[in-house]
Amino acid sequence: MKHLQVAVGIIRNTERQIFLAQRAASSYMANKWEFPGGKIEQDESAEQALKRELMEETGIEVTSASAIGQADHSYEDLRVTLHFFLVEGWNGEPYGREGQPQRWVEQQDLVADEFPPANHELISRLVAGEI
Ligand SMILES: Nc1nc2c([nH]c(=O)n2[C@@H]2O[C@H](COP(=O)(O)OP(=O)(O)OP(=O)(O)O)[C@@H](O)[C@H]2O)c(=O)[nH]1
Ligand SMILES: [Mg+2]
Repeated sequence: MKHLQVAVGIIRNTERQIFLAQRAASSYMANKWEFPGGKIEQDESAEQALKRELMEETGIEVTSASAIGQADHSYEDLRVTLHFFLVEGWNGEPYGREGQPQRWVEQQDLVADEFPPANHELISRLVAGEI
C-alpha cells in the first residue's frame, strides 16, 4: 500500500482560534475540513515541508512551529503518517491561496466528524485543551 508522510500545520492565533481549509470537492476526502499541509518530499525534513506547504496553500511564512505528535492511519488504499506542528508564529495573514474555502474556529469548538479520521485523536486533544 502507498504510504505518505504528511506535514500538517495547526495555525493558532493569540485568541486561540485555528485556521481551517476545506478540501476540494474533487479530491479524496472531498469537502472535509483539514489543517493546511501536504506531502513531505524525499529530500525534505517534516519542518521544511510544513514551511513550503503553508506558503503554497495559505501564503504565510512560518516563523515558529513545534512538533506536537504524529498519527498513523490506513484509508481504503492509502496509508498516511501525519506529522503535526503547532504554528504560533508567522508573517502575513493566512488565506485560501489555492481558492479553497477557509475559516477560523475557536479551538474548543472543533468538531471531529468534519475532519478525516486520521485527525480525530488530535481534535480530541485540542478540544480538551491538552495542547
Ligand atoms: N493537509 C492535510 N492532509 C491530511 C489531513 N488529514 C489527513 O488525513 N490528510 C491526508 O494526507 C494526505 C496528503 O495531504 P495533501 O492532499 O494535503 O497533500 P498535498 O498538499 O501534497 O497534495 P497535492 O500536492 O495533491 O495537492 C491526503 O490523503 C489527506 O487526506 C490534514 O488535516 N491536513
Ligand atoms: Mg495539501
